[in-house]
Amino acid sequence: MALLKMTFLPALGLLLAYYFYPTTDNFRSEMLQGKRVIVTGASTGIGEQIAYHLARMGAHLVVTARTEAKLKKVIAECLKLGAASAHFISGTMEDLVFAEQVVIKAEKLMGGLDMLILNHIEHSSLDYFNGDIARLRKSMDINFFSYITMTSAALPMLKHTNGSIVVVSSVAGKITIPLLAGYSATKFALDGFYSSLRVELQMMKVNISITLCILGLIDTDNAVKAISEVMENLIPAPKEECALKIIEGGVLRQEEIAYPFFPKFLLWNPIRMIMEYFYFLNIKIDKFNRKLFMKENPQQYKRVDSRPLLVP
Ligand SMILES: NC(=O)C1=CN([C@@H]2O[C@H](COP(=O)(O)OP(=O)(O)OC[C@H]3O[C@@H](n4cnc5c(N)ncnc54)[C@H](OP(=O)(O)O)[C@@H]3O)[C@@H](O)[C@H]2O)C=CC1
Ligand SMILES: CC(C)CCC[C@@H](C)[C@H]1CC[C@H]2[C@@H]3C(=O)C=C4C[C@@H](O)CC[C@]4(C)[C@H]3CC[C@]12C
Repeated sequence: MALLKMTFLPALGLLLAYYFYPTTDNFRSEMLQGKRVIVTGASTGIGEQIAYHLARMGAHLVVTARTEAKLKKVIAECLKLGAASAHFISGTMEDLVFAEQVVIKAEKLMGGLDMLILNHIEHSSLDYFNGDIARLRKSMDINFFSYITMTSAALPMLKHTNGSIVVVSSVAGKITIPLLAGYSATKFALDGFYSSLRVELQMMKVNISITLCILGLIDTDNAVKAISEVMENLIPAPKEECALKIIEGGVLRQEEIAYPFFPKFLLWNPIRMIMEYFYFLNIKIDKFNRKLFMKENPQQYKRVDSRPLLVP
């Protein structure tokens, strides 16, 4: 027992202190000066606040969402706040061709890309799953496949700049939340994809960071309206601070961030960490990479428009 007290408890204390110690002290807003950033879902809510923070920090911005009138107001405000440049591209992320076009147009507008902030979601309300598969597919297109499409289109540029991808997710992408089955599925899918892609990039020695943001309830109009009839006693956290934490996480290249405080506990899943580590140990990276180089069919590793993707 005494041994336990002398070794295990201090070790646990140190581990927890390391895990929960705020690292945002290193963040300086100049880090964003002149950086080229795409923000999706920026016409309102958290995305709009992300755009305003980035504007104050002097970044170049391309913002996107469906509602042109709102986006025009957002970029006007961004220019007032000090953005190096600000453009909007309006359209729906249900259309994956549009999703890819946003990245291609942003490249033309800004001449490259340092950070891709994926934040948009289909408007969702709390309800029982009613068997509507077409609706679920639509949610998957907007909340998941458009993210992957934009990521895939942006990878060559981000590789060039050692850039960052920031994926806005939710507590509902880490724990099950009844009445939100479809939404929750799209957010779990993001964790599965981006947490795997992060390791693949490391294996290929590609220096692109991926930050997954686990958010609890935030005081955006749509969120507050959606939960008003179903949940009580939940105090939403402010979207302005939330937006800043998301940017800080991306700039500091953290793998996961949580906001407000309570979802932090969801980031600590030792069994998952240990199992992922052991799986990783079993991959023969050098052998696999050599095989990749010698593949008879290099087409497989190229994008649709045949620009090389990630072959090191
Ligand atoms: N607020 C909260 O409590 C929580 C939010 N989150 C996450 O934070 C992120 C932002 O949430 P929040 O700010 O509340 O969301 P909002 O509903 O306030 O904003 C959603 C944004 O996405 C855009 N959008 C909606 N549909 C489409 C579409 N089909 N194509 C392109 N853009 C679209 C909207 O603009 P427009 O209608 O003009 O297209 C808007 O700009 C999301 O990823 C969400 O999952 C996570 C946990 C909690
Ligand atoms: C331990 C528990 C107290 C945690 C409960 C957390 C619950 C209440 C939090 C965690 C994630 C939150 C949802 C979310 O991620 C995004 C949206 C989309 C928005 O348009 C409408 C609101 C909605 C559904 C949020 C509703 C509230 C949720 C379920």
